Amino acid sequence: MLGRLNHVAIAVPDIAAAAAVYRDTLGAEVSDAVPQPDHGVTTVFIILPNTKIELLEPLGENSPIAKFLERSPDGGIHHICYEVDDIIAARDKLTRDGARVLGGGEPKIGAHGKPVLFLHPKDFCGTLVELEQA
Ligand SMILES: CC[C@H](C(=O)O)C(=O)SCCNC(=O)CCNC(=O)[C@H](O)C(C)(C)COP(=O)(O)OP(=O)(O)OC[C@H]1O[C@@H](n2cnc3c(N)ncnc32)[C@H](O)[C@@H]1OP(=O)(O)O
Ligand SMILES: [Co+2]
Repeated sequence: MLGRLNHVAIAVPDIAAAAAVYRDTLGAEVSDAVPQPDHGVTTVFIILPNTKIELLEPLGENSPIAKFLERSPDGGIHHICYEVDDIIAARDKLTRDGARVLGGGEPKIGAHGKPVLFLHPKDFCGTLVELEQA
């Protein structure tokens, strides 16, 4: 089922400061900040030779990452995103296997314009997993 590692996401309290650390201190290629109101975050992508880092800052009142940052005020690794060939088939298999698919189970369009789903961290080794249609 799992394809490439699409990105590793880091939740941060200040996305401009985090982007500057990656750009200026680590010398990385950093995208502009993009508000994603449908997901309650603002994103910045750091392009690496073999994958991407996604910086996330809360956006709006009900951001799904707000409580995460209350627990970890400096920020921290938030989720990992794997690509799958068929996100509906993957969802249906995972549901059959008893995994919890978040957000009601219907994919949303993610930061790359592709359908994405999230799987509950308690079912996957304490790690929030995002699936993105390849
Ligand atoms: C623009 C889209 C972009 C893309 O790549 O395309 C994105 O990635 S958008 C990213 C932001 N969106 C999401 O994260 C959506 C899915 N996430 C959620 O629905 C919530 O974050 C949820 C339900 C995973 C956790 O929400 P919350 O922290 O408010 O709930 P709880 O406090 O009840 O947490 C339950 C339980 O899970 C533990 N937890 C929470 N977040 C994480 C995490 N990131 N990694 C690991 N574990 C996590 C939390 O500590 C609780 O554990 P407990 O032992 O019960 O205390
Ligand atoms: Co993501």
